[in-house]
Amino acid sequence: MKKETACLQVQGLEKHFGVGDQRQQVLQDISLEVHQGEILALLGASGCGKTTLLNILAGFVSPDAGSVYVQGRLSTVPGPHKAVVFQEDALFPWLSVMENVEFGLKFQGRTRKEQRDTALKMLGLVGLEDKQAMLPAQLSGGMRQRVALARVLALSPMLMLMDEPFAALDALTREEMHGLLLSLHAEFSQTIIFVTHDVIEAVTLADRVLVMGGRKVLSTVDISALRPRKPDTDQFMEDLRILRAALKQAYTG
Ligand SMILES: Nc1ncnc2c1ncn2[C@@H]1O[C@H](COP(=O)(O)OP(=O)(O)OP(=O)(O)O)[C@@H](O)[C@H]1O
Repeated sequence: MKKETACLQVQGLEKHFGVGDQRQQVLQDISLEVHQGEILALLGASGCGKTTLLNILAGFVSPDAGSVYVQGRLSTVPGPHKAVVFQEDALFPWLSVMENVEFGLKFQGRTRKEQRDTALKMLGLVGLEDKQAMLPAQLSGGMRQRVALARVLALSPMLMLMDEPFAALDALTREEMHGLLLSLHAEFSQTIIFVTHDVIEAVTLADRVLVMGGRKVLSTVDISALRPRKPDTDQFMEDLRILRAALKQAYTG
């Protein structure tokens, strides 16, 4: 079997917030390894530190102790190799769809033609070529999240960090976005780490789920259902059952 390369290695992360009596430990001794092309879900009760962990991986928040390595190199600040997709799309409202996708490419020093060609290709992949001249406010929530995906993918990041990326969408649009994300992943094989509260979303998308609770990673569940995954198959139901049991354990301690 081919040895998988680690895209991300995390060693001994610790994080506190607040001072004095208000000081609170949010993450304790978090270590993990994510392989190139792997899709990893972070699941756990509200307030257990998922977003804080994602923000540390992104370089938005500094840990009190521990290290993050991306492809073997210490990674402490944000950069184009690790892109972030938020729950709310965070597009620039005054720029057109096309300009939003081109935006990051300018800072990569790409020529005008390269910016336009790459943005057009990405908008085509997310099915929004015909909306390129529109402003974000003229799009639905699902469309805006597609633009956000196109904008991130245009930068060819090796690591995509997503904080409840589809939570604000209705159930049908969320399902469509799952299909879109998986087809983009089949094309680009990025490493993806996403936060979710939705066990079905975790089983649909992830290769592996980290169940967090009490500041720590409490358990890891490998999702074994074959892709493309169908919710009505025995293996999907079994993965769901195992994950729900691990989550229940995390809630009840
Ligand atoms: N900047 C901050 N300053 C102080 N406390 C913070 C800060 N960010 C997060 N916290 C606290 O850290 C804890 C973990 O928050 P975090 O947002 O990481 O949890 P979460 O698991 O992502 O929660 P949710 O599922 O509700 O989004 C919470 O108690 C939160 O109040």
